[in-house]
Amino acid sequence: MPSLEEELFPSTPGKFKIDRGHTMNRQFNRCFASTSTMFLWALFLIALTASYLSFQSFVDSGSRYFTASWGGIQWEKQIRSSAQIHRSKGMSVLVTGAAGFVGSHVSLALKKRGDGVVGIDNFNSYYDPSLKKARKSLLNSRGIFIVEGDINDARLIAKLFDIVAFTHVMHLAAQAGVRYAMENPHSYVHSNIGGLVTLLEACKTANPQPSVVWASSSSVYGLNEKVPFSESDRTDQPASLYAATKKAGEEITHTYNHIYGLSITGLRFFTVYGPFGRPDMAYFFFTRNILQGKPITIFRGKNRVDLARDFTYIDDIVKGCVASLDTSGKSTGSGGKKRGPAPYRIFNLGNTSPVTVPTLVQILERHLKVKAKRNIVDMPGNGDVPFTHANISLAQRELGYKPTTDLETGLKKFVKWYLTYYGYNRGKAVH
Ligand SMILES: O=C(O)[C@H]1O[C@H](OP(=O)(O)OP(=O)(O)OC[C@H]2O[C@@H](n3ccc(=O)[nH]c3=O)[C@H](O)[C@@H]2O)[C@H](O)[C@@H](O)[C@H]1O
Repeated sequence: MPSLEEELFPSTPGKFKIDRGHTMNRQFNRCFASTSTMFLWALFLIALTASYLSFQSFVDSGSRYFTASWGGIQWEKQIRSSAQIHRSKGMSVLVTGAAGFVGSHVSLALKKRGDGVVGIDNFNSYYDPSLKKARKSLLNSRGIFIVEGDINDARLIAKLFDIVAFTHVMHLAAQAGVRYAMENPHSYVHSNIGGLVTLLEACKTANPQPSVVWASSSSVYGLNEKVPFSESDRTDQPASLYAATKKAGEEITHTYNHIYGLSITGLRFFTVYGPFGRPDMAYFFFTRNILQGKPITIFRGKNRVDLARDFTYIDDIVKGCVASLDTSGKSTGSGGKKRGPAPYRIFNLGNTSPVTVPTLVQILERHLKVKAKRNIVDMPGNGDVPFTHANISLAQRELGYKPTTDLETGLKKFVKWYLTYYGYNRGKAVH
């Protein structure tokens, strides 16, 4: 006689038979057994539904986090219009970090000469977002649309590539700042590594693939002492986590070039400054403090040697970025495979004439006509390097890059902008 278990769960499907000639007891057992089975199934279904619903709400809240303000017909229309090319052989460029310092300037330059530009920026609060909003307004007034979103949002990036067949990506979104990396290390990994990979995944998948130009950093030279810094010098001794994530970016982009045929150009920027700059940088907050009569802290290196930077003016950097886009060469992949080798380039974009930090302060004092209150301290172990100095011969040769603005001239333009932007020219007192 088959066991109850065998009867309920026959080994051969379709062989389950209802036997009407069994006793009441047997019927009761069966009835009880089938009720409890149904109960178990009901429980299982309820649990399945509950977990599906909670997963859905997780997905929804995740996409809400990323997609607060994207989507819709109107939104897509704005993107298409912003991406429109108005010159022959022009390009359509996705600029990440478009509300940032370098991103906003590069976007304006591209738009001005007739290229299509779509920006993306997450408007985070690493520094005053109102400055980013002001840059955004400026770009909007020139017909450039900035998508509010994060480069870590793969769905959003994929959507942008669905809407526009970007020929180029100018990737400038990043967690910047050398010293802040000690306060918030994960933000560097999130943006400079996670965000970069998400973006490259989208670029690799896009058909046609865009050419990618992106911002590395002079900080990758780290503790390198050979001057001036050449692209072939050591970059395996980073002094900060910021530098380490930028160096990682160079390695990561190399793999995408190698495997998927993405055309990649990495630009090592040397301490970029100028109008609409970053308030977390020394020249910017020195200016603010000097005007407000507050002291500034000047770091000094070992053996009382002044720190020096190859400060590079924004307009020169913009020319280097645009020339990199123009000469980038095509990506060669499609469908996740490369068809042949694609360009992989790295360039220094510096000024080739380092200036010490005390000299920077003197120039600011002259332009502001206000004396700084100096507080000189030994350089703390915070990721800083003693000096930077770019060898730009490679960029000169390949990009025609030739910086033309010295620090004196560039800071004059910055101070003029600063005084206007923050209302000092409208009667705000200069101490
Ligand atoms: O080329 C880069 O790749 C990097 O450039 C920039 O880093 P840095 O060259 O370190 O610029 P910045 O902070 O302005 O300090 C300038 C000088 O002032 C000194 N400094 C700084 C602060 C202070 O309170 N006192 C001081 O003396 C300080 O010791 C230093 O000597 C970008 O911020 C960075 O995002 C990255 O792009």
